[in-house]
Amino acid sequence: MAFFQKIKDAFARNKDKDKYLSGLSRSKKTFGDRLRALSNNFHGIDDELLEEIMILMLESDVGIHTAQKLVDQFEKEGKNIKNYDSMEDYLISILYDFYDPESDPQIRYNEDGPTVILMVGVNGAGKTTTSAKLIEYYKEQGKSVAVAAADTFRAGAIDQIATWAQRLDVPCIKGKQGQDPSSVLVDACRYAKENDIDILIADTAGRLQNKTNLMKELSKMNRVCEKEIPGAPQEVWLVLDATTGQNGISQAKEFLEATNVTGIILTKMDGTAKGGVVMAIRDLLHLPVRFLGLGEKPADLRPFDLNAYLIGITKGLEDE
Ligand SMILES: Nc1nc2c(ncn2[C@@H]2O[C@H](COP(=O)(O)OP(=O)(O)OP(=O)(O)O)[C@@H](O)[C@H]2O)c(=O)[nH]1
Repeated sequence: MAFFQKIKDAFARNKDKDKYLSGLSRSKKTFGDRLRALSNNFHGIDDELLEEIMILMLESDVGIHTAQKLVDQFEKEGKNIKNYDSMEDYLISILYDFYDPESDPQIRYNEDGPTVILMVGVNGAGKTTTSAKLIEYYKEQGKSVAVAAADTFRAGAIDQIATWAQRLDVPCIKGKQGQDPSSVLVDACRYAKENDIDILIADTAGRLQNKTNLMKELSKMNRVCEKEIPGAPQEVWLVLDATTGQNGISQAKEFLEATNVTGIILTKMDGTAKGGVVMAIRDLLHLPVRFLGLGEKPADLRPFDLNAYLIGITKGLEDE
């Protein structure tokens, strides 16, 4: 069976089909539609085609380093491919194998108490909105959720997350602007233990200007969480704005130096043609993409599904 058919069958079971496809439509225009245009003049995998594919990847923000690896792989095994459809199918399989979803660890949930998820990322990446989306996501799953307003640095951040918490009807543990965020976290962890909270989402400050301070602050947050709840934070998710493409990768590297990030959430995927950044994240950061932000509303977050993503950026489900 053709590779695309396989991932399409897997995708058919995804209840978020429409959301994924519409959210990735810009990325599809840059990558999939332009790839398809190559079918008009296809005569095998030659230098001209390799160059076109390289350009497509660069324009989708795969990044030069990762794009080169993918094109090399594609060239190595694809010599005997003589028709366009097989070439397209083969390229999608290369992207799939490169991401290799089976190698992702499962999200760590605490079996014996609250699971603490620390949200990190620069200001404006969509951290607060994503925290709200996660509240909605876990509530939908029947979990009890609370949020810690641990961004005590940015004016307005506490109110912003508190407003979301109120709207989504979950408790928000907050301090005052300028307060040590770790003390807010301690209060939030205690609250979570005492009130049988399943998921505690901690919205932290997004400072990058001073890496030493960031490191200190994040390691303190990690320490106090662990002291209150063994193994916490179970997850540290770095929120990256997909529209920033390769710049997001440099930002991410700084956060990775400062703390033990366990996964990436890519926001604003609906607003960008730079969907290829997923491949760069995998290649350069070696981290799982956990969720995609596909809109501004609390319901617009989806767990990352490689099949859905590849279909979304390449062919969509045109024949349906
Ligand atoms: N289209 C779209 N917009 C998004 C998405 N995620 C966030 N946004 C928007 O991006 C803007 C910034 O989001 P915030 O959540 O305020 O950013 P932030 O990272 O929390 O900022 P700080 O609190 O300063 O760290 C807001 O206008 C959000 O509505 C998304 O997935 N899609």
